[in-house]
Amino acid sequence: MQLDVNITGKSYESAAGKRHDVLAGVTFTLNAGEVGVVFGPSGCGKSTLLRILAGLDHNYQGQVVRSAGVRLGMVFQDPRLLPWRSVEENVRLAAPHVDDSRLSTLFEVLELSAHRSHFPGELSLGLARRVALARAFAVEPDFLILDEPLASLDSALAGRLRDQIATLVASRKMMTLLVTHDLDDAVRLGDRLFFLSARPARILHVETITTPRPTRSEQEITEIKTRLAQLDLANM
Ligand SMILES: Nc1ncnc2c1ncn2[C@@H]1O[C@H](COP(=O)(O)OP(=O)(O)OP(=O)(O)O)[C@@H](O)[C@H]1O
Repeated sequence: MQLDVNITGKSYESAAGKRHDVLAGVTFTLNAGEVGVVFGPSGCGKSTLLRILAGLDHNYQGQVVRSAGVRLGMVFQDPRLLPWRSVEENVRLAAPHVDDSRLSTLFEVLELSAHRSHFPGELSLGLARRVALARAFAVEPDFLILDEPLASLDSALAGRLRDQIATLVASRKMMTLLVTHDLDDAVRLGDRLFFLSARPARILHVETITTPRPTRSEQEITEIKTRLAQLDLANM
């Protein structure tokens, strides 16, 4: 299973007919078992890129090739749960074939067991994000897309959720692509980090981390972050 991305251009047209270039050159491959992280300034086109990779937007120049029959799991910044369905029903509707023990394990890892019968309106943003994650994992995806899953959570909550995501990602051999604004999250969760320029986005730098995620030491994480900060990518 592999994803081959070679996007040479993507633009939107305003109501007045003016062209707005968003992506300029984004080329990379991602293999099963790898976590790719997309890192770039606000508004540079990260969500646009994810929508193209998810197959939700076909209006771009270039090519995106992925193996046939790939099952996609997607978590958006806004959890997008059905408000009139319980937590458990939200997950089961997306994954009707999920078995009970898998569902219980997912709820346990994500600390949702006590919330199975709650409705989305009763949940905090952090809990709702975890339900969206449970829903994405319940479909047993081959390709998981996470659009800033830790945004707007306080740091203790974000840290816990990051660890839960790491546990779930390690439990299945799939391709994962994550967008984040946080270098620490990127270095802890990712295997390959794609640094994008300001809009129209092109890849400025790819950082490959060879040490397996669970065995990365705090020292190595600090060293990588220091080296990346010295590249001065914001001014490239
Ligand atoms: N449907 C659309 N029509 C027109 N312009 C759009 C559309 N969607 C996004 N844009 C514009 O494209 C640019 C990139 O948007 P996008 O949401 O992909 O960036 P982003 O990097 O994900 O932003 P952020 O970091 O703030 O989440 C922005 O200037 C945005 O206003």
